[in-house]
Amino acid sequence: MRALLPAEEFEAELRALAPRYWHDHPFHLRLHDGSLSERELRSWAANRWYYQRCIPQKDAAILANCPVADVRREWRERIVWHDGTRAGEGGAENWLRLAESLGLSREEVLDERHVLPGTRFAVDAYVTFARTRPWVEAVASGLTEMFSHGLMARRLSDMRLRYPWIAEEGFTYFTTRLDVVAGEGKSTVDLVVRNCATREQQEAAVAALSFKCDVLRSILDTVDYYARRERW
Ligand SMILES: O=C(O)c1cc(C(=O)O)c2c(n1)C(=O)C(=O)c1cc(C(=O)O)[nH]c1-2
Repeated sequence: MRALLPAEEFEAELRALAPRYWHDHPFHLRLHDGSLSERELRSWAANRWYYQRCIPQKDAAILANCPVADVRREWRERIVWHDGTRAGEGGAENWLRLAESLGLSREEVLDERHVLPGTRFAVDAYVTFARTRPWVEAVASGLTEMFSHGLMARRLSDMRLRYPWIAEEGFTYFTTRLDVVAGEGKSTVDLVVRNCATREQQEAAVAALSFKCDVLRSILDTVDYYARRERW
């Protein structure tokens, strides 16, 4: 049996996946430089909605598979953040407000008519991963949050600058999310490091994060492909 990697080396392997993140996807670069059309922005928001609305189900799958009460106590906060404590509050609601400020009606976002097959395929794979893999791997797959703070901060400032017609209220999702990821996933990294007891588990955690990078890139691949073909 191969030896367990020391914590710092394991963490370094996870962080080494940063170049696979979706920060430099061509669609994101166009989002940042202001060259997306209103229609492309709407397609992005409607497709991301499917990701946003499935995340609480992904987190509920992690809860269902995790036998450790301390972990569940911490993890359930994620579901509360997205769903809120009552209708009309929470991250999902704020995403809908972003979509509305881009010119989409709530109805056409909620009925998912704009969700592309590739988006559905990628996001469903993420939820299935969390349902079927050991909970530590599923937690590790969410570690893309380590890489998200800088991207989100840049997105917020570039969108305000390049698309000045978007009402400030539309950005509440990002302003509130930035606080959540301010710690750049440190506590989640620590949770994964503490709970991987073998080298095989460590490797599976790295593979899980790699898989998640593929999920995110696949969403943008499909949005970008159809946007360029002007299908919608
Ligand atoms: O806007 C982004 O670039 C971005 C990226 C990610 C991510 O890296 O997975 C998440 C989010 N946003 C996000 O808003 C969010 O709620 C979220 C939850 C998760 C997850 O895997 O549990 N990732 C992300």
